[in-house]
Amino acid sequence: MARHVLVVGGAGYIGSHMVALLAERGHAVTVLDDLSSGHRDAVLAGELVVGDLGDRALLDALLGGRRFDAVMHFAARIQVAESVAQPARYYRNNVAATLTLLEAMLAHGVGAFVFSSTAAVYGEPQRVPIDEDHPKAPVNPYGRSKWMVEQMLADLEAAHGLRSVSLRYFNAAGADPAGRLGERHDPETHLIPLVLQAAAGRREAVTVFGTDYDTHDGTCIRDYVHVADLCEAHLLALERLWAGAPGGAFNLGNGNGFSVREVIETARRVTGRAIRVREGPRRAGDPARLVADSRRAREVLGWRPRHDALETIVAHAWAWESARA
Ligand SMILES: NC(=O)c1ccc[n+]([C@@H]2O[C@H](COP(=O)([O-])OP(=O)(O)OC[C@H]3O[C@@H](n4cnc5c(N)ncnc54)[C@H](O)[C@@H]3O)[C@@H](O)[C@H]2O)c1
Ligand SMILES: O=c1ccn([C@@H]2O[C@H](COP(=O)(O)OP(=O)(O)O[C@H]3O[C@H](CO)[C@H](O)[C@H](O)[C@H]3O)[C@@H](O)[C@H]2O)c(=O)[nH]1
Repeated sequence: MARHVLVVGGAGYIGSHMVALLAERGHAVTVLDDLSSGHRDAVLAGELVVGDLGDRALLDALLGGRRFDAVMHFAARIQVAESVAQPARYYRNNVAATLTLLEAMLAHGVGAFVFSSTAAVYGEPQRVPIDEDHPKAPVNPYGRSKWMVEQMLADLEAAHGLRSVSLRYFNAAGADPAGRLGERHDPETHLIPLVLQAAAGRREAVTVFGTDYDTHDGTCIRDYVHVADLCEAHLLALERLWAGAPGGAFNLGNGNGFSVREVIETARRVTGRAIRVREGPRRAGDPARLVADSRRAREVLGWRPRHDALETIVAHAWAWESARA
């Protein structure tokens, strides 16, 4: 059945892929985005309302003016280092503004919420792969802001019946398999786009942050998950909420860890280009190894990632990156 979904942060990297998928599946979409890091031309479907999700009057006008069946919330500040330098910005945008959105949803009777959470809620892992019951001990304001929202959501569900799913992404990567959308952060901090920009000649080299980790090749290991697979998980989460089933938190990752050097090697193979590498010091706050145990998402949501090969993730990101040159 076609529904109407409000996608907050729908002009950003992951949100824009979600908007396209919702429209493809026949849902009506409205996007709320202040374009602080998103792009107007990334919104391929629905209406774009430009504004701040912390603006209660705007939310009242939006939610009072039409009926929404769910809200998907992608909007956030997302850089760990910036969150350490400017924590108030993270608590204001990621926590306080999100609370304003949730209060507006309660006031207007919108009862289903899908939240973009992160592996950063776990902090330095005590065991790998990481399951959802792993202790939550975020080590920076970015991770703390996301964990605070998850805790607020549990309280709002218990008190008011606002039902939600929190999806804890590991490393979102890749691009729309049809080539319409991709990752366009400015500044870019994520490994795969940086490596591909070096391959495209738009960057002189890529720096490996730390070569002395306790891993097989000394570099950090991450679980890269395709943005299209993340979006499919969001749809499954929505369907679960609409079916009246309980919400909860789910890890989203492939369960395969790749080192920074392996990512660079894969990019060399996929692009056929030389990629210059510099070896640099560790980046503060990077755990050696983050790999997801996503069995809960598979078993409860029925999630089946389709693009789990690193080659495919890098190839789709390269198709996007090289078309921008
Ligand atoms: N990219 C990753 O690897 C990753 C990993 C884990 C979790 N996440 C989470 O996924 C979500 C999306 O990440 P992304 O990489 O697409 O980020 P992004 O920066 O590309 O997108 C965020 C969007 O939100 C908008 N926005 C920010 N603050 C806003 C506000 N106050 N009001 C309205 N719009 C606002 C921005 O303009 C942007 O379009 C974030 O919540 C992020 O924390 C991302
Ligand atoms: O120029 C670079 C950029 C990154 N890296 C390394 O590559 C790996 C991946 O780094 P990213 O910055 O691409 O991603 P993170 O693992 O740091 O961060 C991701 O996971 C976090 C949760 O831990 C947050 O959710 C964040 O938003 C999300 O992008 C890390 O080991 C990092 O040290 C480099 O060596 N050189």
